[in-house]
Amino acid sequence: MSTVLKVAVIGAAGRMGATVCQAVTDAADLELVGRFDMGDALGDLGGADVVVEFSVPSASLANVQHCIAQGVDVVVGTTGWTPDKLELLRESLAAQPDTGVLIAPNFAIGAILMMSFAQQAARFYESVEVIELHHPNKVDAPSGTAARTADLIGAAREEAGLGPVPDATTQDPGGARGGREHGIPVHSVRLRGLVAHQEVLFGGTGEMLTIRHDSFDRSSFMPGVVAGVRAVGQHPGLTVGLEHYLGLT
Ligand SMILES: NC(=O)C1=CN([C@@H]2O[C@H](COP(=O)(O)OP(=O)(O)OC[C@H]3O[C@@H](n4cnc5c(N)ncnc54)[C@H](OP(=O)(O)O)[C@@H]3O)[C@@H](O)[C@H]2O)C=CC1
Ligand SMILES: O=C(O)C1=N[C@H](C(=O)O)C[C@H](O)C1
Repeated sequence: MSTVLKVAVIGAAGRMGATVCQAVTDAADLELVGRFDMGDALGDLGGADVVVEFSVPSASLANVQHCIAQGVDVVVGTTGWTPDKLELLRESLAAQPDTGVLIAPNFAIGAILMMSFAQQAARFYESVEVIELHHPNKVDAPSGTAARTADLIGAAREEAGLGPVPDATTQDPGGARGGREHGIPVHSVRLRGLVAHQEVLFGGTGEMLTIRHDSFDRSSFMPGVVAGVRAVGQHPGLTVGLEHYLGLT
């Protein structure tokens, strides 16, 4: 007999939350048992086995901690996870050792591969810059994907003994050179018409490598979200990145 997983969505009225509600409804092995949004009491989470959380960076930690306290596994797409916040989650999970939390900065398979390819390429190039491009309603910059990409590249460069990226800039009063994540320059573009896009530019002597991913529609994230929902129960504790469920690490 096949088991049906009961799923609740937090941030259900948002762009991602509404798309996830539809994806769960469309999956024969999943049942949508709760939709929660801003101002709703989470209570017993509608009796869910798994919660999907796509809200805002300022609210996500408390929402996920509520789920952990109930012993309910959580798949988190919300961005803005600092090392401090992740540590608080680990502490909450220590009291619920059978509960699983997956935080994925990006659920699109191409974006996961882009990050993995960038991590592989990092040690071969002296120069690297990340450009992320998103819809203008996005509240955070840089994107969670760009921050994670820069972290992976930065760590790979350190491991390979590479120094800082070369940059002779001495005057930049308007911040035209962008921000820095893990020492890697990151540029954030917000443009009407876009959904979610990223380029990683690598430069070496006489050559350049560009790795680009485009999400043209939020449906691109749904296979990854649904895969996360199905698998999170088998992965107690905190996992950052869907690649760990996909055999890519
Ligand atoms: N990991 C991935 O693959 C992806 C991640 N994201 C991330 O997901 C998050 C959501 O993105 P998106 O759907 O575009 O944003 P939206 O603003 O469209 O949706 C967020 C929803 O969360 C609601 N909300 C706000 N506060 C709370 C709260 N305390 N509890 C419950 N719900 C709350 C908002 O309500 P209200 O509008 O009333 O404030 C809104 O309905 C972002 O962090 C984004 O970066 C996005 C796409 C893919
Ligand atoms: O807000 C978005 O839209 C997205 N957010 C995530 C991020 O910040 O990386 C994932 C994707 O880029 C879409």
